[in-house]
Formats: sequence, C-alpha cells, structure tokens
Amino acid sequence: MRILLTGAYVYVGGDPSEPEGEGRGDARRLAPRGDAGAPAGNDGWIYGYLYVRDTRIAAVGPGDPPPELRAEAERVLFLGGRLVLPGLVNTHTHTPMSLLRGIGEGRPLTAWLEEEMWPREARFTDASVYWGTRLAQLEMIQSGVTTFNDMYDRMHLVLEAVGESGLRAVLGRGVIGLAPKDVQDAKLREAVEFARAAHGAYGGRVTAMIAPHAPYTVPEPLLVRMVEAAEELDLPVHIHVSETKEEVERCRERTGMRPVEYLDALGVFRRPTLAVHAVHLSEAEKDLLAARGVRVSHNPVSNLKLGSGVADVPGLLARGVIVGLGTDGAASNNRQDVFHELTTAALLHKGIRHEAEVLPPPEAFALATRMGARALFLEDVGALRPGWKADLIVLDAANARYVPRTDLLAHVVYNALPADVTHVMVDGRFLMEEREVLTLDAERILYEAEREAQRLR
Ligand SMILES: CSC[C@H]1O[C@@H](n2cnc3c(O)ncnc32)[C@H](O)[C@@H]1O
Ligand SMILES: [Zn+2]
Repeated sequence: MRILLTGAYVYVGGDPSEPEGEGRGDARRLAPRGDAGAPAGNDGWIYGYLYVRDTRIAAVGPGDPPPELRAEAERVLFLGGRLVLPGLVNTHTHTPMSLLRGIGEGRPLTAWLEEEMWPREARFTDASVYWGTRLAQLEMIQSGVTTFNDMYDRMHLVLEAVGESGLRAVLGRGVIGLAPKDVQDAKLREAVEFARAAHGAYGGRVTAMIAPHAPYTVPEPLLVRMVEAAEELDLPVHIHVSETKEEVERCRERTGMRPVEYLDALGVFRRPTLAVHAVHLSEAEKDLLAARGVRVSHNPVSNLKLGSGVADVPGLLARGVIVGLGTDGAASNNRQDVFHELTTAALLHKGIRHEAEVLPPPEAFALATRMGARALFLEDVGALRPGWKADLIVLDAANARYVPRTDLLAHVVYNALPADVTHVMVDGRFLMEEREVLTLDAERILYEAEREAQRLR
C-alpha cells in the first residue's frame, strides 16, 4: 500500500547516542532550525509529510509533498497538525499475564511470584493464553506500541495472535528450570523449536530470542545449554537479572558472585543479551554490562510497584549501555502502556539523582523508541527515516495538554496519554485508524478475557 500522510508535525529525531547516519535522526538536514514550519524550540520536528511505500518509509520532508508522491499514493491522509511519531517499543512483557491484572496486589517479588503468580499460571489453559495475549496486544495497540518483546510459555498461541494483531514482536519461550531433568529437556526442546518457527515469521515481523527466565530459576547446566542453543540458532538471549536485593544476596550465597558476574562467568554474555530489570548492580557490574554490549530493559513501573528499587539508568547510559523501556506483565504494572513508562522514567531519574538535566526529552523518548528497538536487536525500526520500517503512530494534539506549542517533544514525554493515539501503523499497515482497532475484535476480547479470568479465580 502507498500511503501519504500530510499536514503533520513529524518527529524525525532519533537516538542522540547513535552514530551520525544511523538511527540518530536527520533532523538537521530535514529541518534546519526555524526553517521548516515547526514552532521555534522544536528541534527534531518538521511540519510536512511522510510517505509509505509497502512496508517502509519512502520519504519524509517539510512542507507540501512533491506532486509525484501525490500522484503515486493510493491514500492521502491530511492530518491537520497532528503529530507523527515512531511507534513505541515495549522491551519486556509477559502478555498472557494481563489476565492476572489486579491479582497479588501489594506483595514483593518473591511472594508475588511464588504465592500469587505461579499457582495461578499453573492453572492457565490454552484459552487463558489465547485471550490474555490478545487483551495485552489490544491495550498496546490502543496506547501506541508497535513492537513488543514477550517471554512466556505456550508461545505458539502468542505467535498466532501476533499474526492477527499485526504488531511487530520479539518472542521467546520462557524457561523456568525448577523441575526434573526430563521436564527441563522438554522445555529446552520447546524453546528451540519455537524459536525456529517464530524467527522471521510474518514477513520478518517476528524475530526470536532464547529466554531463560532468571539466574535463580534456571539451574547452571540448563542455562549453559540454553546459551549453546542461542549460539547454534544465532539468536540473542533474554533474561531477568538483578531485580531485587534478595536475588543478589541469594546468588552471592549460592555462587560467590553477584548475578551479572555469575552470568558473565557462565559465558552468557558471549551471546547478544537483553538483561531485564538490572536494578541492583555494583559499579563493576555496570562496567561489565557496558564492556559486553549487554542491553537493558528498564521497567520502572513494575520495579516501583513490586518495591524492587530503581535501576541506575543514567549510570548505564553514561557507560554507553543501550536501554529500552518495558512494562513487564500487567500483573505487576498494571498497564501495557509505554507512555506511562516514558513519563515515569523521565521524572524518576531526575528525582533520584536530584538533577533536572537527567534524561532530557530527546533521550527519554529515544528509550521508548529507537534505543528500545536497538535493545531488541532490531536494525531499521524505531525512527522515522527513509528506507526504515513504516512503524509509526499519530497523536491528536488538539487538547490542552499540548498547548502552547513551546516544546512538542516535552509535551509528548510528560503529557501524552494513550487516548491521544489516533492511528497505529506497523510494516506500512494501519492496525488502528481514528481509534478503531482494525485487526483485533476489541469487544470480543474484553468479554472473553473477563470470562477466562473469572474461570481462573
Ligand atoms: C515462563 S517465563 C514468564 C514467567 O515470568 C514471571 N514473571 C513475571 N514478571 C516477573 C518479574 O518481574 N520477575 C521475574 N519473573 C517474572 C511470570 O510469572 C512467568 O512465570
Ligand atoms: Zn518479566
């Protein structure tokens, strides 16, 4: 499909930490200061058009589109001053857990997992995963997420739902190895078979990772075998690490090392790795993550809600670590809303550091978009650049929270709400238009998810 979006403020900034010419954004070239119709003080924005040919962005520019693009376009959408932004990237979640939203409130991680989540997840059926993942994917589309990274079991059902929703996804069969050897073997086999089936599915919209749950739930021999499997399949590893103080203490008692040191000693970081949480790190561990090129999913709301702590994101970024934003599952968040993570992260680190300059809007927004995509090892996703994947969202800024137009990106970072999102596009295809989700049956999902959640209670 050839779609021309016109009359919009288009954010062409990218990841300020990325080298020039990559995902950094070509705002300077497209919009020399004060030259492109965007209000003063709005670097990174142009007032103009964006043209999509098939699955990719073909052109972005200020002012009116060239007549040849108008002639070629099958659809022209005049956006009347709405904002066009790269779609948001959710770097870590467990989509089926949306059925457990509101369960186990007020418990810390270990009790929450062992007494609230795991006993209920043991009663999950195919129907639970089927409706739970659809509920989460619906919420993500409605809040402007275009890519998510999921770790769970029965992942073939999540993959099927991704086929239907049209979202971009990175998927891994989560493996908890606190089980007899034959069960561990079966889970490993399943993780490998799933990764083979999922990687590259739906025209490359899905990629796979190998996902051992955590250093404290996967015995050492199984963890080593999972890393070997990742090597054989040439896939990255996705693992929870150093979420709580208790996890660090137990790891030290068991292995003599802190979790990041332990994973490094096992050779996990020889594979490209996404470390989820990374809340309790020593300075040496932060250096180690940077040296090994390990990427981090920062999940501020889940970490706050479970009372786990706050990751030192500014410290990681200063070392050059690539960081994305994740919601974690809806039972610990309780939303699947990356705008909420973005606002929380942008405020939280200023408060923790007592420094107002920390995580300014361009950097914070990059965590939710381009840097998040890099955290998931996605190359041409997360910024609005010609030749890159056409994954974008449109925000209606005709409301009080965006006035006056002094600093549009600051308004997005601190003020945007899911309800502002009017359109969501992935791979050049609209998943939502004027807030109507086109790929999923929203009404049916709400009904069936409620029914399935009641059955589990
Ligand atoms: C089988 S993989 C999914 C597994 O992860 C559990 N989980 C959800 N949130 C967290 C978290 O914050 N830390 C550790 N584990 C988590 C979930 O309950 C599933 O069993
Ligand atoms: Zn998690």
